[in-house]
Amino acid sequence: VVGGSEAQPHAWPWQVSLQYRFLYFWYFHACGGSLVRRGWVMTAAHCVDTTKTWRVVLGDHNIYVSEGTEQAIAVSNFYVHPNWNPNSLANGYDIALLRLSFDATLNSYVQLASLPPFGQILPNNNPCYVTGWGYTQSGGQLSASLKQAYLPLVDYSTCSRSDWWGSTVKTTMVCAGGGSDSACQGDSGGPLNCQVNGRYYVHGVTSFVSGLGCNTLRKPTVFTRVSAYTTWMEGVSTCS
Ligand SMILES: CC(C)c1ccc(NC(=O)[C@@H]2CCCN2C(=O)[C@H](CCCC[NH3+])NC(=O)C(F)(F)F)cc1
Repeated sequence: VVGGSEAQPHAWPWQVSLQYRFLYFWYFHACGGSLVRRGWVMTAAHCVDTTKTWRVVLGDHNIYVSEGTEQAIAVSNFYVHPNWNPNSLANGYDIALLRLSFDATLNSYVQLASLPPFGQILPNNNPCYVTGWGYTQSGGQLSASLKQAYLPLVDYSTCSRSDWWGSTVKTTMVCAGGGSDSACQGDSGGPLNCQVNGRYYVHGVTSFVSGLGCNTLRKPTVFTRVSAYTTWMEGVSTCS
């Protein structure tokens, strides 16, 4: 997250750190994710394009310090959207479900995300926050502590303007920000938390930013629109 501020610890208790194993017993934070069922995590398909040994860490705040609130759970299977094509980020479908090897324990540090109703489209400027441990500057490095940035929603008609994202953005995506704050590498797969009637819903899965820099003007962060995929997710988590 570029800009924004450190999140209050556990203010976003569905946020997960998706990590892969390297050198035996060391794990590295690669992406974010959201706990959607006690045994299921929603993330971006591009996060799991490469076959690795994955685990999710729930209830975390500082990813480099053991605070006693974490639950680390192995990923036992993953279900990438069938239409996802790693070579066509602009086509969308950048969404995947990770099956956990055992159910998370829900408590004040670990809670389920609320998902929007199928097909819901939020209005321009709807208040939203992106959260994650991603780079704090373009070309920078991961944040030790979870960060949040206020990114007002940008409607499709604005986001698809030629001087914004043009035809790169699809209606199955949602844009937010476009100013000095943005997601950045390492925030992929994490939630766009949007306020609707006083409650936060995970309305987006962090997908991409401009290759010219994370917080490029008129290139808002682009998210997979969760409300386009809730039916697919229902099908996977009941049939797998
Ligand atoms: C669709 C096409 C025009 C296009 C649009 C934007 C990009 N952006 C990028 O490639 C920038 C640079 C580093 C990673 N990145 C990204 O946007 C990556 C997704 C890359 C997926 C492919 N490996 N996502 C993120 O960094 C983010 F913001 F989600 F945390 C690349 C291609």
